[in-house]
Amino acid sequence: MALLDTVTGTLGVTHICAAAGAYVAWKIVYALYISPLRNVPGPFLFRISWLPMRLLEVIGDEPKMMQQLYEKYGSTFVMEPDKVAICDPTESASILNTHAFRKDYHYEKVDFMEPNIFLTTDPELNRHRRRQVGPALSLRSLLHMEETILDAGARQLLAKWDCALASAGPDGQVRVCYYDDLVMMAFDVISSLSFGESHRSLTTGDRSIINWVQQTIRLMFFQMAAPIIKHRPFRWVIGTQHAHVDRFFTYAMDRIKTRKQLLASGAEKPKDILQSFIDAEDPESKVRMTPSDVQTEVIVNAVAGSDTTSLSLSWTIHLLLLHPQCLRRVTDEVRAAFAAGHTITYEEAKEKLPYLDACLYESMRLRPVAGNMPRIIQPGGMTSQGHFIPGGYSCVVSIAAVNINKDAWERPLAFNPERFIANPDNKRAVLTFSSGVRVCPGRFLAWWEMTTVLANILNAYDLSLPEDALFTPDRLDASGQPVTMPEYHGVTRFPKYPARDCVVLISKRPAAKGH
Ligand code: HEM
Repeated sequence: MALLDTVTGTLGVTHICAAAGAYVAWKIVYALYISPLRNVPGPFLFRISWLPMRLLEVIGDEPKMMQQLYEKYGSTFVMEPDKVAICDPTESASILNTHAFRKDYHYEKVDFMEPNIFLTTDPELNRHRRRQVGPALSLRSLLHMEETILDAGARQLLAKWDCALASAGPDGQVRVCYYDDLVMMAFDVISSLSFGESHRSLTTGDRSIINWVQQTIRLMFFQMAAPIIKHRPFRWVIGTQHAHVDRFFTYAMDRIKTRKQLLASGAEKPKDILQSFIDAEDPESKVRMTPSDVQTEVIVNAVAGSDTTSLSLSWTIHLLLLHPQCLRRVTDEVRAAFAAGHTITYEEAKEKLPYLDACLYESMRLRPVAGNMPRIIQPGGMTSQGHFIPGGYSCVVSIAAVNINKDAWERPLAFNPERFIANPDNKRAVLTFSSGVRVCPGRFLAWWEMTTVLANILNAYDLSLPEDALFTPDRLDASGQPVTMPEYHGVTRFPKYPARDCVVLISKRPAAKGH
């Protein structure tokens, strides 16, 4: 306060206001007449300050706002004084297809992890790491892990819901919060594979490691958004997160040591991601990962591969409940193909359930759980929708906006899985897992898990909305589509009130309809 008094006393409030006014005036003049982005459409306030965008991020409204801005300003618009949003599918692909558009430097602000596949902005390290970890996450490799995926995933979930149904009343129905159960289940799958021991948080209710994962995500994004908190005197703000993260890293390293001891005792090599990462070798350089590389990458897996998968499934169930004709059709498809009590595997589902696949694609198109993908414009710049954007400026590819681009999709806001049956090529236009050189390497595992879980749920249970549900098929928005539950976009896009809006009534599949 004393310093402030001295400064205001010496300069006078008038001088300070005049300086602030001149600064704002300069920002406005620059944005409107000098900036290379002056002719790119976009909201006035976004041109002169990065604050409105940060505010939207804090409010958690980013994906919806990106869609609205796309609808108002078109496929390219200014979102910060030196940043544009790209929503055109072809331009997005040309950005994502090359390492020349590097990942934004914010990712490098994270200091508690070694450089890794996700955070690195260095194309060479990313290529090298993808060559090492890619094979472990391929479809061929997952085939050997199917039992683990089914045990921790679909089978565990069904066992829990069957147990709940054992205490059902005369109507044979119980209420479950599918969001909660899917969060724990997806965490159990990725952890069982990545840490090499059976995780059953869904059954035991033990959330300790989930908590570590969530604190790691939080710390990562705090450090990216506000790097100043890494330094004194702000470090206390993230003290608790650090304690959790330290325990998580110690746990991961312990799991690697335990695995080495197990193999030294002559045991057969387990078939999981942990072992594949320990054995992984870059085919070009023949370099293998060190124990601390493996420790970091299995942690990245848990961070990138749990909430993303469970949220995508939660959105799919929500959208199916709001479109009962689609729910009926997909349930009929599953039950026509499989007998009650059969555990549906991934290969079986891929062969016999095209409509279920289409429902997953459609929900991931409309509710992509990852948001903007930030990149730096390549040296030499690029032309977007006729506007030149200089090299070194920032851009984001907005997954939410590309997925509803009017040039690519007919009736883009409608939930219509049929579009993928009529034209399977449409699947390639869904950007939810990104595309190009940094496309999600975990997408096969995510598909494996989502497909088997959804197929087995629909085979075992009838699903319906409870009477007190706020969001129902007949509550429509201005475009004639059912209003979806409120959401919040933090790192991923999750339901704002899951305990209220992600509740479903389940009952056993009627015996008469079984085989
Ligand atoms: C439905 C589930 C998932 C969705 C929607 C999703 C989406 C994405 C997206 C959009 C990216 C690109 C981010 C960017 O470039 O800025 C990405 C990257 C990544 N994902 Fe996924 N993901 C999912 C599941 C998984 C799973 C299960 C794993 C792990 C097994 C995983 C591991 C990764 C990794 C390591 C990267 C970084 C790749 C790189 O930068 O080269 N993801 N994911």
